[in-house]
Amino acid sequence: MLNTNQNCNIGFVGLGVMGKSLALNLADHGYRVAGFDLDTHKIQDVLNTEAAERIDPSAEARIIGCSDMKEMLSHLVKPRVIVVLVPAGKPVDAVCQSLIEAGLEADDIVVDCGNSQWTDTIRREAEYKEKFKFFGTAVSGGEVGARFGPSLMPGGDANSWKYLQPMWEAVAAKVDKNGKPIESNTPGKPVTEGEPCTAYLGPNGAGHYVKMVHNGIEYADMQLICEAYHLLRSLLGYEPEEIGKLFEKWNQGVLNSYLVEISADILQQYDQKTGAPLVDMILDSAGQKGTGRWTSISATQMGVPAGIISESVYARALSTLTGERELAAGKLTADVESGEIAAEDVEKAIEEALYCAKICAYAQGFQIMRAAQKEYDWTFNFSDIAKIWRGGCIIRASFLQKIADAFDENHELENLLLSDYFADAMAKKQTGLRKAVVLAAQSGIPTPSFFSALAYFDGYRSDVLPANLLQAQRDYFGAHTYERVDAEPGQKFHTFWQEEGRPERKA
Ligand SMILES: NC(=O)C1=CN([C@@H]2O[C@H](COP(=O)(O)OP(=O)(O)OC[C@H]3O[C@@H](n4cnc5c(N)ncnc54)[C@H](OP(=O)(O)O)[C@@H]3O)[C@@H](O)[C@H]2O)C=CC1
Ligand SMILES: O=C(CO)[C@H](O)[C@H](O)COP(=O)(O)O
Repeated sequence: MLNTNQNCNIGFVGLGVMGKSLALNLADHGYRVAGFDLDTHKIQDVLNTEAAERIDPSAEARIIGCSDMKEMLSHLVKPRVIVVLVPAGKPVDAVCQSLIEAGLEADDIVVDCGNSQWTDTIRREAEYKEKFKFFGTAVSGGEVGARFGPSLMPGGDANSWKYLQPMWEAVAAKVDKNGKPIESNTPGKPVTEGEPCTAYLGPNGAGHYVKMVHNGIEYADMQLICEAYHLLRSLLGYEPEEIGKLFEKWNQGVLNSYLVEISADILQQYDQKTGAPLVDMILDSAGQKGTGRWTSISATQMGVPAGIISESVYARALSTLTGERELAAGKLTADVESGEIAAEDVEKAIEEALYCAKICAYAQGFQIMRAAQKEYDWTFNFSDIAKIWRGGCIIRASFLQKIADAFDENHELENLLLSDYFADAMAKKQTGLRKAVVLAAQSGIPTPSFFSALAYFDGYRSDVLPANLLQAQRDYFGAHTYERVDAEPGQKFHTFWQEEGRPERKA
């Protein structure tokens, strides 16, 4: 451990997967870091990596390891900036308390870079107001993203943002003028040109909210790719490697994205122990840490239809019922239709289905944020949000540039599906989604997110829905009233269903 002197630009609490990577990223951009972790091995690990990666071994260390928070604070220039990258929830509050005890001051800025729930960020900003400035910055991109350029989603007090902005813009992922990521995964050689994938998103919980929705979309994107894989495997009998190669081809077109790219790679990997495709050796029971579920809950609370995201959360939940599913597989049969289907047609249908369903999932994600800005008094720039997701994050995809263009053309766009570009895409490709859903239904292959995407598309484009009958049902059993198509909007009516002649009166 080094002697104290105030020559570090930024402190880190938590040097695990994300903390270590982001600290090294900052060091590559010329910032000196003082770091602390409860686990001393993690501190030593980041110091060893920094030393090994340092271009000039005789130069001063760019990261300093500290034995406690007090020592860490003593190394930092004022106002001090401390990044917290510990598990979300109670550990974040524990770190905040320890920092106060260690001597944090009112001007100091604590940046929570974890996947915290946005309501916690709002609460913490208010709770610690007198003690220090609590600022949220959600990070996406996993370990590699944090190391070489993540997407950063900052939200909090605007003055703190001015102070943090140069640092965040330096370490964030960069894209070129066409929105394509500029990547360099070489330690010591960071990308310095291009547009940074970060933008101030608003006060208090705005950054963490946007990251939560990013993850909700991530859940949907991943589930849709898995359903495409399942269909190709079950309908056409393709082996994982073959599907991986097909995904590689799809990745050259409109589906170009990080998630399709890694899925292609994963499917071509063989297990070193058994020689079987690795994917076949992995238990089909999906984990989740909560962000997708929070997105679905938030959408439901605000009354936003986000079925694809919710179905993706449920699909993970259903997958964990391993024992029950085995039991059911032996008892419940599917009355399926089989027939000759041309492989080429099926491939085309599934590719189109994936594209259409993906458009619908992103439309739902942006709808959720549209509702949230009203609910929490934020003012989102949806084009900026699409732009900062073009590089660095897990859902990075070529078509985010098209989303940014759509919102640039019309800042008030109510739904992505209404933009000319995406309306046209849905018009041209929806046949594939319809075919894929029919094939899945006929063959008994579960594709909940494809089904949900089609239902959303058809529901959204319907000027008449059976909600009239539903309103009548509500009025029948609960006198909940209804509006009439031939009366002023807002006027409520009730039919006295139990009375003779069933008179209708204004409520
Ligand atoms: N991994 C990923 O791909 C991504 C993670 N995130 C989010 O980033 C955050 C950090 O995740 P990740 O880096 O993966 O987690 P890790 O578990 O790898 O690292 C967290 C580190 O924080 C340490 N820690 C916990 N409590 C304290 C404390 N009170 N004081 C000091 N150190 C502490 C832990 O030590 P110990 O192990 O001893 O408890 C651990 O070393 C989480 O909110 C996560 O959801 C966000 C995007 C992507
Ligand atoms: O935030 C992330 C990526 O953007 C994390 O990887 C997160 O853990 C993913 O969520 P889950 O673990 O629920 O799949």
